Amino acid sequence: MGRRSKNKQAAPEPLEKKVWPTPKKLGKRKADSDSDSDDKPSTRPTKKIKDSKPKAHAPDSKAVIDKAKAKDKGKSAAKKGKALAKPASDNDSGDGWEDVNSDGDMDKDERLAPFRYGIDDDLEGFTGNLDEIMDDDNDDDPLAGTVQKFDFDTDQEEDEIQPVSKRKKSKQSERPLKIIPTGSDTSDDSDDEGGRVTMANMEARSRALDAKAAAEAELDDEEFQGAAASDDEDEDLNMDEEGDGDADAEPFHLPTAAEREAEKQKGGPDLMVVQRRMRECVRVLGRFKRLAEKNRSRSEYTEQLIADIASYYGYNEFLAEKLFQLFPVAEAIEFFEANEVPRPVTIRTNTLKARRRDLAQALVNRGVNLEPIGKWTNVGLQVFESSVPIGATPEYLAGHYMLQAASSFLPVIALSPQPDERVLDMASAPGGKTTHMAALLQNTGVVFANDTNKARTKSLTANVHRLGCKNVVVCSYDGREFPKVMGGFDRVLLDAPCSGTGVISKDQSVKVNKSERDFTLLSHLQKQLILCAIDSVNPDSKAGGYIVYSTCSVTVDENESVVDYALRKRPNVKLVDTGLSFGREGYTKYRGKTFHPSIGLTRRFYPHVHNMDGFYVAKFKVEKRSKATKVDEAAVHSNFTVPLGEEAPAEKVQEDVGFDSEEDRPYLEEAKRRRMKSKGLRPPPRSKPTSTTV
Ligand SMILES: C[S@@+](CC[C@H](N)C(=O)[O-])C[C@H]1O[C@@H](n2cnc3c(N)ncnc32)[C@H](O)[C@@H]1O
Repeated sequence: MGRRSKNKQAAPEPLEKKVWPTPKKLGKRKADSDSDSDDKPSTRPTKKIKDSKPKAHAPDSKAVIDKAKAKDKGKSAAKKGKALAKPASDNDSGDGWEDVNSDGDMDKDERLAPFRYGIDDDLEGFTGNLDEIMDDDNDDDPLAGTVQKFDFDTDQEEDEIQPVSKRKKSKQSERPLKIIPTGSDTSDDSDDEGGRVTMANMEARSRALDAKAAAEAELDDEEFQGAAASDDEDEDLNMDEEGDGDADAEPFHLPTAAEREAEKQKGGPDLMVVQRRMRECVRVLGRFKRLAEKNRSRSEYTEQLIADIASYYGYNEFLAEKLFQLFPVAEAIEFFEANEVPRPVTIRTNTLKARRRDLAQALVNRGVNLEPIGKWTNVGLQVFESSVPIGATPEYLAGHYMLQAASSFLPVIALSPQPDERVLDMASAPGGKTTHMAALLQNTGVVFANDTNKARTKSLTANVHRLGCKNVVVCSYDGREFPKVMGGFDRVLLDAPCSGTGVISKDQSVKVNKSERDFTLLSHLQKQLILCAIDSVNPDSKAGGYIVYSTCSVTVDENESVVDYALRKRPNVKLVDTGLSFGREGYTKYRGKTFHPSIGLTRRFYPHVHNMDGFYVAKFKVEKRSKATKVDEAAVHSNFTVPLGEEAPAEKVQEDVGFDSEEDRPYLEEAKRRRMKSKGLRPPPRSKPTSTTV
């Protein structure tokens, strides 16, 4: 028995509704995240349908389903008020099916809550270092070879990406979760899940949070514009009277610089001190005028809070600050908390080989506890518990499904490839989205699945074969060369290499291994790739002419900045609606930058809001190019932004996006240096820096 199987999968654990514990309460809690929660769901074994034999592809799913139905007390189905079984001809209408519910007597919260093993064997988020991005020789083929890679016991890819020993242990792991009150706690519970984020309530809940976040973002932006002036303002909408603190506690004193230094000398603060200080800083920042100490500024509280977040959750301070800035104060804590919780395990039905209901039934018969993900996908299943390794079932081996994070469905849904089209997946390994697109094309047309990393194309090829995709051509070019290789695609997906700040729960190493320089380099690479993606599209395509740009990152540098840059550099593209029914609007203003107003059409997804990996999706329509005129370089390179309400500069010339330009030289040199260093070679000295546009 392998490492993970020994730890029997625990009951799904929801993103719990958080409380304001008093210091007393906190003191009583055990320093064990598993023992802190009163409202944690109980562990219950999955009920199996014993009297139906396991089948790879159940021929008479209706009969089996009826048996399941009889066993099922039907609690959750009754709640939903829908028929338990649909006609076989109804191939997953997308409304979720309720016919394969093997644990009807299990509380819905339990079943809908996230799975403990947040494993995505198709880890598409490239969260390694930049050397790997650039290095074709890097032999890290995590999925190649045996199917054991998908076994929870032997998941090499996960181990490679997330070496436990290398992870910086966050203080979070030593203490109970959820000590900070957050926006969601005080938000209206319009869903029926008591405030918990589940796959099922996520859409409704996120809409409510979105409205609130928009209001808060407005205030946040104002704060940035006039931080000093706003010191007296009470800004955080989430803080109410109840949150005014612990009557029986010592008044909170924000440490001075000298006190902080002394604390550092002593080896850092005590865990309880950090917990309380974070809570107090959030509280004070929420009601600054009333609660702040005299002569202390908002930025002092913020600085202390960021330092404490970094040490408490185990981030480097640079990244802690970068992520903190994305949200209003209380919501930022929610985000950091959510990164400590695994996301649900989800699978995508491969419609080339199976129907969702049949697949679900077959897996239920094997002891898998699952349910449709949500209305927005008719191929996704969320796995709550399993007595078998999900990555090694006969159905898996037969290619009936892909282990894939729910967020990874989104860019493909947005791109919406149509039968007979010619599609390019520019950065495709290990092929989660390629195989999804191949299925949407119903094995017609062609998908060119490209990835610069040859080693990773092995796992891509293996997945393409396993899933029975007959319309895929695998190739390995640097995406920035692609327009020179071939063009004329109806649709292009650029699921770009990124920092992985959306998948921290899966890869904790991101917390410490990303520096400012990494974001600069990544953003630059992404900008080059997006232009090449645009240039690979056939603007005359009948139904197509679309590009989807996506990342599993939440930073603005890698998302809105890249999209804004593309809009400026390619006036023949415009953003269109992603067609996704949920997700927060992309930023049109962020920390003093103003992006093109249409960037509001792009979508952001967050772990704490949508209970899925952090993700970003933008969809472009490519029009025909107009006649070349001179490029307004100054405008393009100022800060890649356009003042609100103004159009992007009338830039008509398609700039050469080759990556050997003067602009790119320092980045390429740096990447080469790092690569040589990692191979134990002596890198050449750095050449003098030239001006940068990033
Ligand atoms: C986010 S992952 C792609 C995941 C994939 N779309 C999926 O769904 O399975 C990013 C990929 O970009 C590849 N990559 C990095 N730099 C690239 C480049 N310049 N051109 C093409 N691919 C690149 C990496 O090797 C990595 O496999």
